[in-house]
Amino acid sequence: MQLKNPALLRRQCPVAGEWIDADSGETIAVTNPATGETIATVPRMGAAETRRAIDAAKAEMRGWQRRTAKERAAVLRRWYELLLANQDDLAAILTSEQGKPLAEARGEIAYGASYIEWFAEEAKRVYGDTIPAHGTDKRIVVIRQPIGVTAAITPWNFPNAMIARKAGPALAAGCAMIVKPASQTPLSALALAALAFDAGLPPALFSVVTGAASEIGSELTGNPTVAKLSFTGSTETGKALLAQCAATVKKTSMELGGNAPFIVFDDADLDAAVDGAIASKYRNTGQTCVCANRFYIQTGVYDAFADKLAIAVAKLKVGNGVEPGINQGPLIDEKAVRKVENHIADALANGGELVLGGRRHELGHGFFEPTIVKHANARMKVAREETFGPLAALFCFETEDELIALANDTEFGLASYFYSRDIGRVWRVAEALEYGMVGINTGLISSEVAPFGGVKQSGIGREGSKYGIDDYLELKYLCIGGIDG
Ligand SMILES: NC(=O)C1=CN([C@@H]2O[C@H](COP(=O)(O)OP(=O)(O)OC[C@H]3O[C@@H](n4cnc5c(N)ncnc54)[C@H](OP(=O)(O)O)[C@@H]3O)[C@@H](O)[C@H]2O)C=CC1
Ligand SMILES: O=C(O)[C@H](O)CS(=O)(=O)O
Repeated sequence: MQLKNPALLRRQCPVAGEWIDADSGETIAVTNPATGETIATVPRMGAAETRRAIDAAKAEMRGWQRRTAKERAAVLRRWYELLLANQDDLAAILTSEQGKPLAEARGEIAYGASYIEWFAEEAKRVYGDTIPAHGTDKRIVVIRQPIGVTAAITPWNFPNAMIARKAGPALAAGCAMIVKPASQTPLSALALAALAFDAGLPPALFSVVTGAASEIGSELTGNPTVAKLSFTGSTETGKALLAQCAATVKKTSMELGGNAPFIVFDDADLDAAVDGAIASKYRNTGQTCVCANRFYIQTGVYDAFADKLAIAVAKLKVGNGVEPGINQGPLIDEKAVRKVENHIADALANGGELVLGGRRHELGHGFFEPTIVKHANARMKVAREETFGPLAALFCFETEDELIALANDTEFGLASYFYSRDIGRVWRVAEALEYGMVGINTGLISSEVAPFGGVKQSGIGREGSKYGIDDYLELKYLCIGGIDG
């Protein structure tokens, strides 16, 4: 990996203001999913290092909160500028450890940086209220204060943006944060921290602890000094972390799994729907929580849509993300490949028809052929489980009412998408879908300006937008008496 700024490739963690090795000296290897090569090692830390990070964060936070909002905003703004100035290096590090094509990695760096930019601005708009009092001798004021020391546990699929989406509002609000990144993709987190400190962020305010997930997680969820946990990852792990937070009644934000329906009505612009399907299904090789997981196509356009989609999917290029023209990188690991194989085998065993792909790519490692299966039905695993890979399963439906029932028949409720040009249908379906986010005539909905999050078992809270900082603030009600004199 050729970096303009080699200092961004870190092998130690910033803990309590110092770059250190694990107390044990143990390390974890970070491998490239496209080649299997070891890129670097990072410390295998545990509870002791995590505890030191929490204690130092609490001490440092007081000084950070004594700064004005504008002073905090200036540091975040500088961090944003440094992220963009180092976009190529950060993307190269990200692609090497996660596998996504460089163009997508560069996009993720810009996306992550946009959250830092956004919350640098929001830092200056943490307003309160005055309320008409319940007595002439009283005045009521509501102020909003930083929640305190916060923790983040983040996934491998967006190893930069998922941290930025949490650290941005936390630091803007005046909080401190300890991050446990995914063990498969820790290098992006370490580079992010290095640039934060170059921007002037006090190092003890933002620790990154790599290593034993359950040990670090137990400390982050059990330590009473930690006021809040923000998690992005599987619903299964999210539920376990929620349970662990209960003992100290921690506030939580949860961005969990999804099972997004992608719906095409017979009045849709089919070419636009195919473009949206490619963007939603095959971004990050299908490894995003908002990827289309079930395609519901109205019967009148089923074959036409399937044919157009097959032509577009056949043009996708599978390969190492550092090579020009590649738009499908490898899946993150063997477990991910097996899950996609399992979903395809199950679909074909339950009446599905393979249109394209269907097997591991000849390049080996985590590479997989982009796949389409027709005649999908509710008996299949893909109807109920998040594939998290490049499989498009095409279901059909007759009526709008039938479609709403099918689309909502899941415990998940993160993203959903539909294509229609009938304004009445657009409103009826948008209001009927039980999801936190609805893409209408588009397959790309993620932006720092909008509230990202889900309902049902897809999560709690929202990230980004004017709502995103609320999760890092507490309301305090001041009742001032004796005013009458
Ligand atoms: N909503 C989303 O954006 C994502 C959804 N997923 C879904 O989850 C599935 C499994 O992916 P996977 O990577 O295993 O996701 P996980 O949810 O297991 O991992 C996400 C993060 O949680 C950490 N973690 C896991 N178990 C614990 C624990 N007991 N205590 C503390 N931290 C823990 C992981 O650490 P470590 O890496 O060290 O194990 C990682 O940092 C995917 O196939 C996909 O369906 C996955 C990623 C993102
Ligand atoms: O967790 C994810 O998959 C991301 O939130 C998806 S997005 O924000 O990049 O769309």
